Parts: sequence; C-alpha cells; structure tokens
Amino acid sequence: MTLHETAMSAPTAFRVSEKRFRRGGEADATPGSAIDFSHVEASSPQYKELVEPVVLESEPPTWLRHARVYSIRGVHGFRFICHALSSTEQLHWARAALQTWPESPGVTNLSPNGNLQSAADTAVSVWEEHKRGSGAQKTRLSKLAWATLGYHYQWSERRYDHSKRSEFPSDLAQLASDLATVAGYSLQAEAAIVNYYHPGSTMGGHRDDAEPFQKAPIVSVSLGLSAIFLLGGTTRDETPIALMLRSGDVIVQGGESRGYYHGVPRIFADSLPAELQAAAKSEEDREIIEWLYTHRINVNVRQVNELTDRCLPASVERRCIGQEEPCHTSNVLRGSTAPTSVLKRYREVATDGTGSTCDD
Ligand SMILES: O=C(O)CCC(=O)C(=O)O
Ligand SMILES: [Fe+2]
Repeated sequence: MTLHETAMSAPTAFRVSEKRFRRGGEADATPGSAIDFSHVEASSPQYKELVEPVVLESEPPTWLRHARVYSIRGVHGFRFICHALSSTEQLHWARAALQTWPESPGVTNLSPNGNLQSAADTAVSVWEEHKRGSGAQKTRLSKLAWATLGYHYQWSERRYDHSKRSEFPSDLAQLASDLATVAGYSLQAEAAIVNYYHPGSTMGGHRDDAEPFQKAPIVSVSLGLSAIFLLGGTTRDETPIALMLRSGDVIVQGGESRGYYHGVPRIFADSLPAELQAAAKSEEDREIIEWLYTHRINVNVRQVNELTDRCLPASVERRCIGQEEPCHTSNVLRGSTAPTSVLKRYREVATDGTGSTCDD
C-alpha cells in the first residue's frame, strides 16, 4: 500500500467518534463522556468547563420562560436549549409528527416517487393504519423514516425545487421562530425535515448546505428517546464534541456552527423520560407515548431563501406603504437584527396564501 492509499483509507476523526458512540462501540457503556446539559455538574470535567450558560438579551416568549440556554466555548453560534418544551408540548408536537405531517401536503419516504401525495394516498392515514394494526404485514408507520414540510428537500439532487413546495405549517413556523429568538437569532421557517428513528437507527455525519441562505440558523427539536449528537467542524477531520439529547431539548445551529458536520450515531432504548410518560391524559396521549417509548422524532426547521423585498408577497409591501412607516421587512429578512414584532407582522401577512417565493 502506498503512502497515498494509507492516507485515503484512514478513517476521519468524525468517523472514529461515530464508531465509538455506536451501539456496541467503545463509548456505548460510558455515554457519560458526552456533555449532558441536564446534568452539567455530572458531565465529565473536560466537558463541564466547555459549557457556558447564555444570558438572554430580551424577555423570552411566555412558554419559554423556563428555558435554559447554553453555548459551548469555542463553537461559534451553537446554542443548546435544555428542556425547551414541557411534556405537554412534547406530546403536542409528537402528535403532529405522527398524525398530521406524514399526510398531504407532507411528503414522506413512503410517498410514491417522492412526489406530493395525492388524495388517494391519504384514504387511511399512516397513524390510523398503525392504530388498526395489520396482522403480519408491516404498517407504513414502521417504515416511516422522514417527512418533509414546506419546501420538500430533494434527496437525490440534494437541493430544493421551487415547484416542490407546499405551505409551511404556521404553528411550527412560530415555534421555530420563538426558539431561534431565544437563542439570539431570527428564522423565517420555509422547510422542515422530520426524522423518525428507532434504537437501531443512526444518522451519518453531514453538513446541511442545500439551503442557498446559510445565515439563518437550523432549529432542531428532539422528541422521544434520548440520543447522542456529534458536533464537528467544517471538515470531517475535526474531532466532534458529543452531546446527550433528550426529549424536549432543542439545538440551534447558527453562526459558524450552521455549516458544521453533525450526526446522530446512537439512540438509547428505554430512555423515555418518566415525566413525559406521566403527562398522558387521554387514551390518544397514551398511544403516542407508547410509540415514543421505542422511537425518537427530530424536527429540523430551516430557512431556505434570503427573503428580500423582491420575494415578498405583494400584500406585505402594500401594508408597509399603507402604514406610512419605514418598511423594515427587507432588513428583517436579510439579517438577524429584526425586532420580533416586525417578523410576526411579516408572518401574518405572508401566510395568507400569497406565497413568498422568488421564482427566478
Ligand atoms: O436527528 C437529529 O438530531 C439531527 C437531524 C439532522 O441533522 C438533519 O435532519 O439534518
Ligand atoms: Fe443535519
């Protein structure tokens, strides 16, 4: 073997860490070597000193009053919102991920040719089919790996296509915007990938670079089983930091960290928080919890475009002119300095069905 071949075949630092944290890997029995924001004090000493609480610059939305936001020293723009979602909120979003988003206009790995679903596909919902059970046959839910919302990510081309887009759920856009704001960013949600995992699943190291606009952060919500999240750098040669991700935690990859390698090498069986199990109030809640008992859901929200005046629906511009006040919307959409009230105003107008795509 030549020197060149040896260098080519040497596993990258990211790969080495993935193997360490995989099921049966060297760190499997000692996941305590990952930063655990729920128990910062109990994290290994070398990680404890990496973690820094973030002082919030403005009053968070009421529902996020109790959120604890952390940064990691030396990792630019990365924020971890520990226990961001209460058990009731976790149940709410898990229900959306199981009952609503896999149906039209959502697209899933089960949709024919990855196209927008037709009415015929939705005769029996994925969740309804799961509840009815289907004997020996595998249900669609057991094969569900991902769903896309808003701009539907085109997996083979690794890009978005203006013609493959549906309206982004306004409640999820608001959630992601609130979470981004608490982390010090602004985000106009246009696309989401919802990942469905079981304890054997992993997500390999990757960078999310398909979005032409890379200045808005990625907001990533974890529900269900706990996982190890690896956060590397701009190349696979940087040794990643390992983080423990629990149900209700949120990662915000902003600043430089927006472009960093990351992946999920491990999902922990039997790790559903007891408080979440206890939060079930109805039979329907119990069914959701039962599914979460053996699965993890990740909701990954992105802004795709740099939204400029040119891209705004006509009604936005009309409203700004009508109010006879400086029209801030272009600044809002270009940068991260916008007051939230202006962002909200934009959202109210932009979700009226007029769309805000740049179709060139
Ligand atoms: O499951 C996760 O926590 C990460 C998912 C992710 O990185 C992605 O969908 O791009
Ligand atoms: Fe990702």
